[in-house]
Amino acid sequence: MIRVSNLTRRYGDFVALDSVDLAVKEGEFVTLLGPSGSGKSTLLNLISGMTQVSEGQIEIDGRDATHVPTNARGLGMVFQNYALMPHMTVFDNIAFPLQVRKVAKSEIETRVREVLSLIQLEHVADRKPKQLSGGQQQRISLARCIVYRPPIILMDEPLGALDKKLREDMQLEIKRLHAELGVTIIYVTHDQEEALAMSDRIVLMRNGRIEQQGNPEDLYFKPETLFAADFLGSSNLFFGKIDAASGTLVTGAGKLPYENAAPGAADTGEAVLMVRPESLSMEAKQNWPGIEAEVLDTVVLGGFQRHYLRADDGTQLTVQVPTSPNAQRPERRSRVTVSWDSSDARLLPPDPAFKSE
Ligand SMILES: Nc1ncnc2c1ncn2[C@@H]1O[C@H](COP(=O)(O)OP(=O)(O)OP(=O)(O)O)[C@@H](O)[C@H]1O
Repeated sequence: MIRVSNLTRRYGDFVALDSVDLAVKEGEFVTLLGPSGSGKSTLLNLISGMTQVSEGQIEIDGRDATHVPTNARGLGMVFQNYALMPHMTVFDNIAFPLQVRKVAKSEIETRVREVLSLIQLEHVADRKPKQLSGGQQQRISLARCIVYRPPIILMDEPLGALDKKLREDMQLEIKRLHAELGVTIIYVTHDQEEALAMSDRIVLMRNGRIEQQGNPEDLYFKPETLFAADFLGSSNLFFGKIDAASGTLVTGAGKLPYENAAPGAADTGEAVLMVRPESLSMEAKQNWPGIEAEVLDTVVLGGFQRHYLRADDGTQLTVQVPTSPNAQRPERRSRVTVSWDSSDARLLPPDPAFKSE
């Protein structure tokens, strides 16, 4: 549905987007995820035509759209500021894009009622935007976009202004609309939980390039770089040297077995072993002795307890375990042994941006 090739955008000497290739299939929900300044909005704005390409090509629905004006690209767009027209009712706001397209009056009536029911806001049709909550306004701006049935919708941090609970409700709402309408969505966020919750595919960006892409499970469980492991979720990192003969990483915390390695990770002398907090346990495992550590602190996060530990070599560790109403907390400063199934750990190549302490 959309294919960008070698897409580059420069501002003077600064490269905001650097030779990016990306293909999005019809009906797919693709999220551009990454830290501030990584080029997410630049890529989205190039696809929309609001920013001009420095180099490369954009194809939409099989046609070269590189130099086609925004309004002729057949895209719907939803942004963080809802940009509803304050003096018009909700109904008229949603009807507006259809009036512009000269749709017949009776059909406008039907289609506006249809999308109002889809977003479950029929009862506010006659209100003005300022008589709505932030979440309702965001839904209306979504309705105003889907009412003319664009086959592709671009969304740039559309839920950024909403509080956590409302944002989670709206994530489900957008996911439901995506499934019901079969529309192709490209979505920008810097919120990893949002990306994991919503996407068919996550495109992780770093410094104007794609660091890694894949479905949420792949990105979370099979990161290929330290940057990806660090950006999605929390991780415990052990820095060391590979001992290929024994299949272990020699670290300050001991010789740690690895089974599962990112491409290229086991090729060089240095590597990093990554284990998610929920894969660590404070129960003894067979086969290897585990790591001795001291409990620094424990926090309760609803259904989970998080233990912050320090291994004897100084490595900081985080263990996350499910909790229950009568769960015991370990004593602060008590000594514990931490271990994990070696198949849950992942060997990653070193990266100068991430150093051991
Ligand atoms: N008009 C511009 N002139 C100069 N530099 C720009 C311009 N627009 C964007 N940039 C730079 O390009 C880089 C990428 O910006 P972009 O907005 O794509 O990042 P982003 O990943 O969307 O970040 P955020 O999450 O903060 O919106 C940034 O370093 C930004 O400062």
